[in-house]
Amino acid sequence: MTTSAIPVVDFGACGLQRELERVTQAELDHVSAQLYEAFTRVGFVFLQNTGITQQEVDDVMSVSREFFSLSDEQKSLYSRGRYEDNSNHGWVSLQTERLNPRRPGDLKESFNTSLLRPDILWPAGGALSDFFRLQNQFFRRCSSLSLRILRLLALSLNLEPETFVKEHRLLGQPGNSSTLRSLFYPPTDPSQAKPDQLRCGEHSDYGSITLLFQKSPGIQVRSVAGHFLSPPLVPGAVLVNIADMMQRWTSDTFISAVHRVLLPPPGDASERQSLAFFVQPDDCAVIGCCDGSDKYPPIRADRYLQERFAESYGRSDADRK
Ligand SMILES: O=C(O)CCC(=O)C(=O)O
Ligand SMILES: [Fe+2]
Repeated sequence: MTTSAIPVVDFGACGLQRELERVTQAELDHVSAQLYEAFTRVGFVFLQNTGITQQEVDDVMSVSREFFSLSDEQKSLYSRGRYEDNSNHGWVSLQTERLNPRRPGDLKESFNTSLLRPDILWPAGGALSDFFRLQNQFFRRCSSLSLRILRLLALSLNLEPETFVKEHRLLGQPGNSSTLRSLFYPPTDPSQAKPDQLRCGEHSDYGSITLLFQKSPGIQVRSVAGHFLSPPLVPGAVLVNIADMMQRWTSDTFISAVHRVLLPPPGDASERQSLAFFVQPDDCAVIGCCDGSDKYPPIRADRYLQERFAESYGRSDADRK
């Protein structure tokens, strides 16, 4: 089944509601073949019946929304860059990140959960009392689903099933920089925006794979032919995409597609929320090409990630316009 060229795959046989040991080889083969098809043609797929429920998504979105409604002064207590063991953890204010460095800062703010340590400062109290618990729980659910997907990706390429999973051993622990990011796009009047400014500039993701949960449609995905597709909302589905390190790892077999979020049309005063789970290989993993070719030189995952962050958090001429 296809939704404006983004395939929709029933993941039920391999979903978290079933124990992996119970999944038959035929089921694994069937699902992995569909992932292969999607990731070699588009780079994105909608997965249905993953075991992650709408209630889980709604709970994380609503506690995140409470956080975003705090004043900037209150939110700045949690700013990104406060922790030496993970520079990506924390709040990112409006227009700070530029996912397309040639555009002004994105009209979005976000909270990155990259550290799961209970001993650091977390939003707490009142409507935020469950913030840490919900982020932590959802991070772990996304991790479990991601590991299943990574195993299926290896199978789909006829590789040893642990090929990708074994470079994500530290997922959710120090030494792995995977991040659960809550995104908030406030109501925006396009006539007040800077020239060329978007809610989220054109980019491809940096790590291995990304899971995206949206409450309303909005993301646009660039096809291999070069035009942007506007996938509708597929209720209950998780939108999964290949990111840049996975494209390198598979010698360009899997596509890391460029995507973006446009400004709302004039007169549309709605806000947008989404949750992105960015899966990264362990910091010390060295990513070569899994087919044994030398199409790309091996890179250490943490170094690659730092280079990409430097591009999207630096200043550009576009910001001074
Ligand atoms: O909010 C969205 O739908 C897209 C966000 C995104 O692509 C990103 O943060 O990398
Ligand atoms: Fe993205």
